[in-house]
Amino acid sequence: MAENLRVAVIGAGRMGADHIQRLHTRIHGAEVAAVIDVDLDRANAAVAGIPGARAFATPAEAYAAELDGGKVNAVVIATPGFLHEQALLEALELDLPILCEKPLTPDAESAWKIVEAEQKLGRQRIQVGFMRRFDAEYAALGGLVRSRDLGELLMLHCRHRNPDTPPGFTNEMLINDSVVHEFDVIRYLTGEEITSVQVRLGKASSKAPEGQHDPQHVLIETESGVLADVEIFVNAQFGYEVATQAAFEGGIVDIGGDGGPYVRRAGRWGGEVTPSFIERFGAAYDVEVQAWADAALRGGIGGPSAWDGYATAACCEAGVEAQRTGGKVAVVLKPKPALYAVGAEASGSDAAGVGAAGAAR
Ligand SMILES: NC(=O)c1ccc[n+]([C@@H]2O[C@H](COP(=O)([O-])OP(=O)(O)OC[C@H]3O[C@@H](n4cnc5c(N)ncnc54)[C@H](O)[C@@H]3O)[C@@H](O)[C@H]2O)c1
Ligand SMILES: O[C@H]1[C@H](O)[C@@H](O)[C@H](O)[C@@H](O)[C@H]1O
Repeated sequence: MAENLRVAVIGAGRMGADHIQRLHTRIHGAEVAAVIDVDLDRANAAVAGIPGARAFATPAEAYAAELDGGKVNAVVIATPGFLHEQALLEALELDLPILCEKPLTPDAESAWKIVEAEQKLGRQRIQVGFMRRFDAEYAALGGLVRSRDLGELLMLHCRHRNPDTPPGFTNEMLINDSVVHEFDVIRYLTGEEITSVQVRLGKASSKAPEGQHDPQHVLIETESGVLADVEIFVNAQFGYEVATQAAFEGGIVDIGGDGGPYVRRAGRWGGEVTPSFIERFGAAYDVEVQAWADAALRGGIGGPSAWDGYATAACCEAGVEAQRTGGKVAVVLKPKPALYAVGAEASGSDAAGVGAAGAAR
């Protein structure tokens, strides 16, 4: 691999623009060479101020172009999830290292096509953007689970609250776009696959846009019987919150609660609510993207793999069916291909996770 990654970022929206700035200002060993967006004005705005970076309307044009320092040699995919399949297949065809924002794809069948294409290549090229594995608090909780200092992990209570949803956010996306993070982090924390998903629709908020039933209560079970419940509430108005309480045989651990300065002022006390994922997970995205760049320069991946993307896509598919039926839906995975038996060189900030080298229990 070359000295530096010359990265093409596909999609310059909320997440893509954030990754472009991160790659440009904070990530070592990588530079933004191209930005691709169907909205060419948006791509042009994203490359402004980045010397040598060029804007394109399609990945094919960017891959063909002779840029400063040579052709594009790595890709970050930050388009909406339903568009990932095609972008992944094109980048795999060119054998490029890929950081693909979550979800890998929204359903098991399309995710399996990606796993098959990567197998044909014979090496892992895809890292999926499950950034919570790189969050210091989730990593610490993962360490506690594996150390067994508090005995066995028994239950997880997860809160996932967003202030509101962008236009086009469907009812299925509460599962595919949001709870997909819990599917991944539960696999990461327990080192186990998820075996079933159930979704209960209770009283709905009047603040939810037409077509969305919000909030929803998701019940998840793992191989050894760890139970997790998730409140997914994506129009919660007040701000952004991702928090988990873990119940162990010998203690209770909370992560993701309110932090920051506690201020008393003008007869009131309190702190600030995190406004969005950018502030809550900014540090985790930095660690995630640096891990990807470092590993890509060595010819590998530095985090969750295409297998993790497939396994979570299967959970999403079960979750969407469970939204419809209200019943408990089993998650059935195809056998794990040998390519993923060793796993990524690190599957999170402390190299733990399902299929991580030597770290899963
Ligand atoms: N890890 C996280 O916490 C996190 C946070 C936000 C978003 N995401 C993920 O990032 C991805 C993008 O989400 P977003 O919120 O930035 O979306 P967005 O709608 O803000 O941006 C998407 C961009 O893709 C562009 N686009 C659409 N079709 C395209 C095409 N065919 N080719 C090139 N560009 C195209 C759009 O013009 C837009 O600029 C999604 O997969 C989402 O789930 C992850
Ligand atoms: O795309 C976003 C992002 O993944 C956030 O981390 C999550 O909290 C939101 O629910 C989701 O819509």
